[in-house]
Amino acid sequence: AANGHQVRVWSRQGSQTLQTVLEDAQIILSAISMIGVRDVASQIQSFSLSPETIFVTATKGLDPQTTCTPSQIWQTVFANHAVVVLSGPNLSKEIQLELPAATVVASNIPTAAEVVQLVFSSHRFRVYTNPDPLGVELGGTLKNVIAIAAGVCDGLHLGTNAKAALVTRGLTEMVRIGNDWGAKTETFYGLSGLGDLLATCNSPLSRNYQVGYQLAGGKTLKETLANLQGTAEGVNTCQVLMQRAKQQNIPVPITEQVYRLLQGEVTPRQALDELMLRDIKPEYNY
Ligand SMILES: NC(=O)C1=CN([C@@H]2O[C@H](COP(=O)(O)OP(=O)(O)OC[C@H]3O[C@@H](n4cnc5c(N)ncnc54)[C@H](OP(=O)(O)O)[C@@H]3O)[C@@H](O)[C@H]2O)C=CC1
Ligand SMILES: O=C(CO)COP(=O)(O)O
Repeated sequence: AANGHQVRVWSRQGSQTLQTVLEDAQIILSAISMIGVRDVASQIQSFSLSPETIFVTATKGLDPQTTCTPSQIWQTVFANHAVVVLSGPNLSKEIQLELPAATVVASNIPTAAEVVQLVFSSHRFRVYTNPDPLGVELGGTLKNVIAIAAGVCDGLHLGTNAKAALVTRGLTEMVRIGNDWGAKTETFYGLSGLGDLLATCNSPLSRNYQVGYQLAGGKTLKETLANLQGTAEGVNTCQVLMQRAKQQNIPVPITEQVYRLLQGEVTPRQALDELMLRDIKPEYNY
């Protein structure tokens, strides 16, 4: 809107129908939480859209049934449309305050990513393009699980060394999973990977971080989620990730401990001990 574009917003709480809001839209940006993506995509499927309409997805989650990413869902439903992933260290409360931020837009159709870059770039929002949509999307999604662990780390007052170790090894885990999925390693070292990891692992504005922090303070998951403003996608992502890591035989020790903590199988302290007492090994298997 700040760039002079006409912007219409839809939510199921609003009075306008989805079809009215999307009429003649050149770009459709979805920031629906993961749980609603498939439903909303299939509603839109029955509307007549221009073949030029570009879909942009900002959702950071994984489909529990299929393990698909949100952009894979949009692309399956709208096979002939360009789909662009928008992801980065973009805590919405800060963006609302017009604090400076950067993000990444990625698509298999580079010209579509460039259109979206132009439309969303402003003096307060710096938008980079990237040719690896899967890596960009997985960066934003996988970091949510590590952000839960970072919240636990801070909630237990484990110190700066512990946090640095956790985030760094968390990134290694994200790269491992991402590579197996087909994403590029370097994408995870960019804004949508390391960038978003740093933002969410260090900010109480992150709902995923809040989940970990409150669990460390002795709250149950149920209590934590009941008090949370908005969605903590990492809770569901963690389950999907564990499933996939087991299937593919990928070692994900931090994700595994977050999973066990969310299931109530371990306390935060037990999860910490499990991580610290693992077999010693080289940092990388070159
Ligand atoms: N908040 C942030 O800083 C950022 C969030 N994201 C990602 O964006 C997504 C949304 O986050 P956020 O806005 O914070 O989450 P919220 O929980 O605040 O909002 C989620 C939105 O999704 C809507 N929704 C959920 N299910 C459905 C459905 N079946 N049909 C229609 N609408 C539905 C909700 O509608 P209703 O209000 O009617 O329930 C609500 O408007 C998440 O994947 C998140 O990871 C990405 C970057 C930054
Ligand atoms: O992804 C985010 C910022 O980039 C928002 O993080 P949370 O979903 O944990 O609040």
